[in-house]
Amino acid sequence: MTDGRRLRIHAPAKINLFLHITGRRDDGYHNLQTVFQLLDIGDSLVVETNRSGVIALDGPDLGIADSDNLVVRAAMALKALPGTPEHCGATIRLEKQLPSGGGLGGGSSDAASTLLALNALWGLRLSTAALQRTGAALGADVPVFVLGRSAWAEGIGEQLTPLDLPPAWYLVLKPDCAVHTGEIFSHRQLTRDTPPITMHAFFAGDSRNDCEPIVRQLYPEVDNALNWLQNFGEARLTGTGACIFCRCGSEVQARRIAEQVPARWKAWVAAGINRSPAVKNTELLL
Ligand SMILES: C[C@](O)(CO)[C@H](O)COP(=O)(O)OP(=O)(O)OC[C@H]1O[C@@H](n2ccc(N)nc2=O)[C@H](O)[C@@H]1O
Ligand SMILES: Nc1ncnc2c1ncn2[C@@H]1O[C@H](COP(=O)(O)OP(=O)(O)OP(=O)(O)O)[C@@H](O)[C@H]1O
Repeated sequence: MTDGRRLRIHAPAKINLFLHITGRRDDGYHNLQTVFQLLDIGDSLVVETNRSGVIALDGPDLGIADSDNLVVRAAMALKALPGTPEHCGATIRLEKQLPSGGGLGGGSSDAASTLLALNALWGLRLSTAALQRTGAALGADVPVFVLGRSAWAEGIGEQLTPLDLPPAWYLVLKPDCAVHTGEIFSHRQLTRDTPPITMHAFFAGDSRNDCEPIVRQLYPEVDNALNWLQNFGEARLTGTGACIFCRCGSEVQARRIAEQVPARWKAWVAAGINRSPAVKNTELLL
């Protein structure tokens, strides 16, 4: 390992184009079907290695201890693997654009980018599958960001089939609230028995987000935002929210909607991407 190697790496957002919950496992996690669409908006990390073995985080206050930040947890998870030399350390600057608890997978993407960057900078030579296994222990959405492809997903989100989705523009909107994923998945009235569908049925338009009725009920702000965005197209929740999105015919149309978004809500105009810039950022180092 070389001392003081530095890499800027992106951490893209995702939206769930649909989310069906098909069952509940014995460990409480839910089996689901979803399509992860990666977006060209996201966080950014600057990772600089050291040989003192220390992991340090430089980033905005997310209201959690540094040791709970998924960036630090990802680095520590790599350090805990048997092949990682003791002296491997890093300072990671986190530049957040994505909201926490937004359903855009920001924390999970930060974690995946950390795994990808440190695997390359520390010269660990771990396979994508090994990084995905380490990532899955940090969050159900981490493996897709390690893969770095838009994908069809099953299981708890870790059984991935890469997809090349057609070009698309989205208006993504964040209502003025944060949704707690665990609260939605543990709700008594959550639909947990949606019959599995085929990819063909999804592309034919036969899908929804099973979390949406519960989130609308518990978070009136999300309900209001969905009703507002519905005026412009098919508005849908991503993950367990709070963010919602609507597919637009063009970038111009998305920007027109963005201009009309009430000030209390944050909005992004985003293009769908099929490959993560994070993977490209590390490729030159491997
Ligand atoms: C809803 C999605 O955003 C869809 O992309 C993800 O499945 C959630 O992924 P995540 O935020 O990385 O979620 P995790 O941090 O792994 O899990 C948070 C909590 O959600 C519940 N959870 C999550 C994923 C899943 N397939 N089944 C669950 O029941 C569990 O109670 C878990 O304790
Ligand atoms: N680097 C990070 N960025 C954002 N949240 C983080 C980070 N590290 C830890 N967290 C914690 O993780 C939780 C959810 O983060 P995340 O941004 O992945 O949620 P999300 O956008 O709802 O994603 P998902 O779609 O995976 O549910 C929050 O409670 C937050 O405090």
